[in-house]
Amino acid sequence: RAIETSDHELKHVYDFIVVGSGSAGSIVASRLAENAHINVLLLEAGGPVGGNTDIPGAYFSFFNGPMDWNFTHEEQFVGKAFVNRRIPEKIGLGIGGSSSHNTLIYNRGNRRDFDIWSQEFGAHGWSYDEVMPYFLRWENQTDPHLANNGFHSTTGPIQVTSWAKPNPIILLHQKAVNELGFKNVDINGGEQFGTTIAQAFIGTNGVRSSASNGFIDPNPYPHNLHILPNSFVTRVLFEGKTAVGVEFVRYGKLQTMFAKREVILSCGAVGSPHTLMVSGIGPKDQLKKFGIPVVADLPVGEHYQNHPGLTYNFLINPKYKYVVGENSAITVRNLNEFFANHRGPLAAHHRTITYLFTKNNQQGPHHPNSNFETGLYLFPQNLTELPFRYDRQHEWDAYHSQFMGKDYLLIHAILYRPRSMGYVRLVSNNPFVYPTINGKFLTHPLDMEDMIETLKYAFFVFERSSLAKYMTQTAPIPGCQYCPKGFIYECDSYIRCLIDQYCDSGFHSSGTCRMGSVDRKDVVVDPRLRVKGIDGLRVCDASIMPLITNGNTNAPTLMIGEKCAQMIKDDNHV
Ligand SMILES: Cc1cc2nc3c(=O)[nH]c(=O)nc-3n(C[C@H](O)[C@H](O)[C@H](O)COP(=O)(O)OP(=O)(O)OC[C@H]3O[C@@H](n4cnc5c(N)ncnc54)[C@H](O)[C@@H]3O)c2cc1C
Repeated sequence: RAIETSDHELKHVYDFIVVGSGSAGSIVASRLAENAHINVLLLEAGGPVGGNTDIPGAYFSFFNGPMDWNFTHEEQFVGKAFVNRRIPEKIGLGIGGSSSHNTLIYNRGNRRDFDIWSQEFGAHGWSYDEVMPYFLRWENQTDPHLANNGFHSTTGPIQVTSWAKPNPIILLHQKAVNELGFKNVDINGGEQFGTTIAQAFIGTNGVRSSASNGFIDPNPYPHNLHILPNSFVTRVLFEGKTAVGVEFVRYGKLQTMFAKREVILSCGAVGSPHTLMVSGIGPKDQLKKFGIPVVADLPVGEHYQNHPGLTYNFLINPKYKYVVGENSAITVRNLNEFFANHRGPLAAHHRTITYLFTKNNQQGPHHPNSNFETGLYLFPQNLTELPFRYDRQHEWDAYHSQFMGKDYLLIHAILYRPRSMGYVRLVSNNPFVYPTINGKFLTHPLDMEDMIETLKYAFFVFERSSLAKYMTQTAPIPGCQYCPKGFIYECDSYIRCLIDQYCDSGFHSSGTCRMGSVDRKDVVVDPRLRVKGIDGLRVCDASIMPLITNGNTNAPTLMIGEKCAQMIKDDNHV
C-alpha cells in the first residue's frame, strides 16, 4: 500500500503541517483534510505499517525492531535487574505511532482525571463532560452489550471489540474476583472499580484498529492530505515568535516546508519535547548549555509521567490443563485462522482488568489508583524471543527456562495514579541524538507503598481465591527469596525485592508539555494546545496531559487528537 505522496505532487507551502503520525497526529491531519480547501502535510519519521502490526496476538513482535524507538530510562531506583538498571521504554515508530504497536487495551481513564485537568490546572474545556464528545467521535463500539449503555458510540472509524470466547481459566479468574466482591463493570462507563474482560482496539475482521488504519492508511484525502513517511523533523522554523515551517530529513536529504497557518507537533511525549528543545523552546539553562538560541523559555520536558508496572507469571497446574483452552501462540494453525478467516486466538485480546484502590488513596473506589491485568499466554520455546535483557542474563535464563513451552497466567500489576515525576532532557543540540528520559519510577515513597499493596492483592487472588488450585507456584526470581513459610502475598521481603529488581514501565509516557492556564509557570501549552508566547505552533499528543490518566493512554490521546482538530478548525474558521 503506497500512502507516500509522490514528489511531483508535493507543494512547498501548506496550510498546516502536522509532525508525527501517531495516535493524535494521524487524527489531526485527517480531520483537518476533511475540508477540501485546506492543504495538510503529515510528516512521520517511520514508515507505513501492516503485516505483523495488524495481528493483535503478535503485538510484542515489534519490540527492539525497526519500528521501535528503543529508548531506555536513565539508571532507576527500581528495576535493578535490567542492564545498567535502565528500564526499557517502548514507543512506536511509523504511521499510527504507538497505536500501531501497543497492547490494544481500550481504557479511557476516570472522569475525575479530566475534571482535575480542568479544575486544578485551569485546562478549561477539558472536564469529563466536555471531552466525552471527542471520545465518542472516533469510537465504533461493536459489543452489543455495551453499545447502548450511554457511554459509547458506534459511528467512529476506530472499532473496539470485546473478547467473544474467553478461555475457561480467564472465566475462572473472573469468577474468583467476583467472589471477592468485584462486580463486572464497563471500565469505560460510569464506574471503574470492579473487574472486566478488556475491550480492545480490534475490528470485527480480527485486525488491530489503529490511528493508521482508522484515519490515514489508505489516505482518505490524497488530493489535499500529503503524507511523507520516513521524514524525520529536525527543527521547527520561526520568524521571530511565529512558527513558519519545519526542516526535515528524508532519505538522507535535508528539506524545508512552510506552513501558512500552523505547525502542529504530535511526536509523542518524548519526541515533542525533544523537537521543541532543539528548535529553541525549552528551559533556558538547558538550551544555553547546548548553544541553542532561545525562542521561548518554557518547562518543556518536565513533569514526565508513566505507569510503573510489574509482571509475574504463574504456571497452570498440569492437573487442570483443560482450563487453558486455545492459547494465542504464533502457530501455523493460528496464523491460518487469522489470515484465512480473521478469527481465532490471534484475533483476540486475552486480558482481564481489575481496578483497586489502596489505603493512601483518599478518593477510594470512585477514583481507583491501581489495577492488575491478567492474561493467558504460551511461553516461547526459545528464550531469545523474550523482549528484555538483564544484567545477570544467565540467572534470568535459568529462571525463565521453567516456563519454556508452557501455558502461564500472567499478573501485570500497575500503579495508575503515580505521584512520581521525571523528565526528558537534551544531551546534545544534534536532533539525531536521542534525549535522555528519566521516569523516576516509584521514587515517591507513597508510590512504593501503593505498589506493594497492589501486588499483595494480586498475589492474594492467585494464592487464596477459588483460582488458586489451578495455579502452580514457580521458583523465585533471581536475587530474591521466598519467605520460609506462608504465601507470597504475606511475604513483604519477596514483594519488595521483586519491585526492586523487576519493576518496569507501562509504556505510557506523558506529561512533558503540560497543558493548563497560561498564568501557571509549569505550563507549556494553553488549553487550546497553543505553545505559550508563540504563534502558529501547537502540541497535540500525550505530552499535553497535565496529569497522567488512571488507565492506558491510547484512548485519551485519540480524544486529544479529535479535540485538537476541532479547536484548530474553530480558531482558523475552516
Ligand atoms: C508497547 C506499548 C504498549 C502499549 N499498550 C497500550 C494499551 O494496551 N492501551 C493503551 O491505551 N495504550 C497503550 N500504550 C500507550 C499508547 O499507545 C500511547 O500512549 C499513545 O499511542 C501515544 O500517542 P501519541 O500520539 O502521544 O504518540 P505516538 O503514538 O507515539 O506517536 C508519535 C509519532 O511521532 C513520530 N515522531 C517522533 N519524533 C518525530 C520527528 N522528529 N519527526 C517525525 N516524526 C516523529 C513517531 O515515530 C510516532 O509515530 C502502549 C504503548 C506501547 C509503546
